[in-house]
Amino acid sequence: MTLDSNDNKKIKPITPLDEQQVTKNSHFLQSFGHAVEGIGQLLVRERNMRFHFFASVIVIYLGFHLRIGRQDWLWTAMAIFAVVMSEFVNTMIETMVDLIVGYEYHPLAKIAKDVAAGAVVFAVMFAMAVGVIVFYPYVLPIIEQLLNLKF
Ligand SMILES: Nc1ncnc2c1ncn2[C@@H]1O[C@H](COP(=O)(O)OP(=O)(O)OP(=O)(O)O)[C@@H](O)[C@H]1O
Repeated sequence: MTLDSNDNKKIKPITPLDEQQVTKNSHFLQSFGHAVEGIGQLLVRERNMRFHFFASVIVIYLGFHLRIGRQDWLWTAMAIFAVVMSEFVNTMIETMVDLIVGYEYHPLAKIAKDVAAGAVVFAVMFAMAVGVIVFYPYVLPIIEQLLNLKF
């Protein structure tokens, strides 16, 4: 079965059609280039990933602005990593399922996609919990100052 972007509109390859390589990469730079292309696919195809990207930029900016500690940076980095990795896995599963079943409904395709999406929700919940635990001690004094109240 050949993959034609006109046949399956869910899958939008960004590689030009005249560069349809199916052989092994011959050197490191070629492998790296395709890996970067994969990251590009994630950002181009997944609206949620773009949202996570901008949320991560804001969190990193806040981290620098509030001068959070070394341990806090580690937890923040782990939270961002968990969300981004879950989006990679989600996109891989979605793409493989679309490649195999296309627009056919299949209960196993639904389970695969829903479980993959569940992994993203799980990672986002972890990131939100980390965000509250890490930023709470830095943000609370600012809120207290703004409200001029002591809790
Ligand atoms: N071939 C299929 N068979 C059965 N159910 C499917 C199939 N394709 C998609 N679904 C159902 O439709 C939902 C949306 O599928 P779609 O491929 O559009 O994911 P998506 O909107 O890109 O998901 P996400 O928001 O996680 O990126 C899936 O979560 C699944 O429940």
